[in-house]
Amino acid sequence: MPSASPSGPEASTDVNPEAQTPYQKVPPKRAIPLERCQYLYLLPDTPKGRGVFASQPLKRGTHLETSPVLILPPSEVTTHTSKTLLNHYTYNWPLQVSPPTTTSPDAVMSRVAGSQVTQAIIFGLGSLFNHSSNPNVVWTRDLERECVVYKTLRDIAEGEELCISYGGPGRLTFVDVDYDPREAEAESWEDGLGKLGL
Ligand SMILES: C[S@@+](CC[C@H](N)C(=O)[O-])C[C@H]1O[C@@H](n2cnc3c(N)ncnc32)[C@H](O)[C@@H]1O
Repeated sequence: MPSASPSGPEASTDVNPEAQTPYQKVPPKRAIPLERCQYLYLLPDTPKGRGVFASQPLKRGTHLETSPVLILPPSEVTTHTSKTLLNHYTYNWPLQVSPPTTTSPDAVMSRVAGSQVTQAIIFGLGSLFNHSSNPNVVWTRDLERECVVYKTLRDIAEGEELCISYGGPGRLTFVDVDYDPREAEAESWEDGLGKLGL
């Protein structure tokens, strides 16, 4: 009886190496490496809900994750996602508008729209990093490749929770369980990779 499993012996004889697409042989130049640190684990029941932790010490600048994003049209944010739980998971994302080719009033409006912000859904681990006013992970938007990159901001101890900054206290939609006003520099750690040389 033929095996129903694609990994069964019958299935493997069907694989013709010559029939592989170029994508299966060598990643094309435009391929985005999906870095994901294997020394991470998820806890389901922290005071912040689920959280991401280090299972071994990590060096400053460790590339933890590259999360692809889904950029939402502003109209969908207004009419749909802003009214759902998903709103607690999306990131601000600058709207990319083509540069104007004329100086007509419409073109001026395009330039204004270019500085507007919409929301993006972050796929992968990125959506599970909790907030801290003293974050140990820095994140940055890769606007061109539509990803968010996460790196450690300092050396991390085994068992430490990995947290990013969602912004200052005024931007939070929940009560920060470990808010410490002495450490509240949160705003400055958003998109700080270049600044930190990471
Ligand atoms: C992007 S999610 C992070 C993952 C979330 N803990 C989960 O279980 O899905 C953001 C939500 O996590 C919780 N959260 C994150 N950081 C927190 C903090 N410092 N204090 C309290 N709750 C926090 C809040 O409920 C917030 O809306």
